[in-house]
Amino acid sequence: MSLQWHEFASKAQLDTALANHIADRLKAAIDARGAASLAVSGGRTPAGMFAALAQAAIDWRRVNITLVDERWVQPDHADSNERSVREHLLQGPAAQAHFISLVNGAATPHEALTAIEARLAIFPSPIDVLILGMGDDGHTASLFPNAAELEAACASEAQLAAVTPPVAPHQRITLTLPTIAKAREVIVHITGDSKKALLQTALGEDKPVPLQYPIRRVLDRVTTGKSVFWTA
Ligand SMILES: O=C(O)[C@H](O)[C@@H](O)[C@H](O)[C@H](O)COP(=O)(O)O
Repeated sequence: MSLQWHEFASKAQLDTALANHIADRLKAAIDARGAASLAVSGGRTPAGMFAALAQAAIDWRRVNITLVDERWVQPDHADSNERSVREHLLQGPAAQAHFISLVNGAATPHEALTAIEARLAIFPSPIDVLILGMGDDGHTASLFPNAAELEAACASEAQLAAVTPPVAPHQRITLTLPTIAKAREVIVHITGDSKKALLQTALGEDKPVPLQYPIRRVLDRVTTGKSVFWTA
């Protein structure tokens, strides 16, 4: 299935439109299967969309939420993706959703993989809606270019992998590329002209460089619904 681009005149319009799209998909999943699953990314981009989505009038008690990836910090840390989800998404009506954390008290994500995989065993699969961000180096989730664990995380049939980014802070735990690619719908949520240009470069059909960009490797493997929601 081809990649659909959705462009918006402002961040507010993007956040509202993406929140409404996600809510519609979660409601459809609940209607069809009695439950829905959503995996979201961290970083700075999604906070406004989270706040809009949190107000959606759906049966949040039937919605399961987890993260696509997490920094290996405790949930009260300023860099925690879980903290951002709790502060912006698990509020209002969405506070009734079931959130599965990707962190525990282990010293490293490598040590925690088995325990966190066990938590995800109850998470409805395939994931109904999976939201990806993208970094300025073309990373997505915690699939970072030149990370020692990148190839393993792109090939592993396990749900999770531990990654130490070459330059970004914190060790990471991340959904593996095959797990991401199995989602019923993958949405890339990015803003800014530079990220649009980078994504277009990464998706360039005839360039030898695309495979340097994990975002390209992920989108090449997604055979279900895939789209980009973007504003300048
Ligand atoms: O833990 C993370 O950092 C994210 O999951 C990561 O993949 C993020 O989506 C990109 O780095 C974009 O981050 P910004 O939205 O802050 O640009």
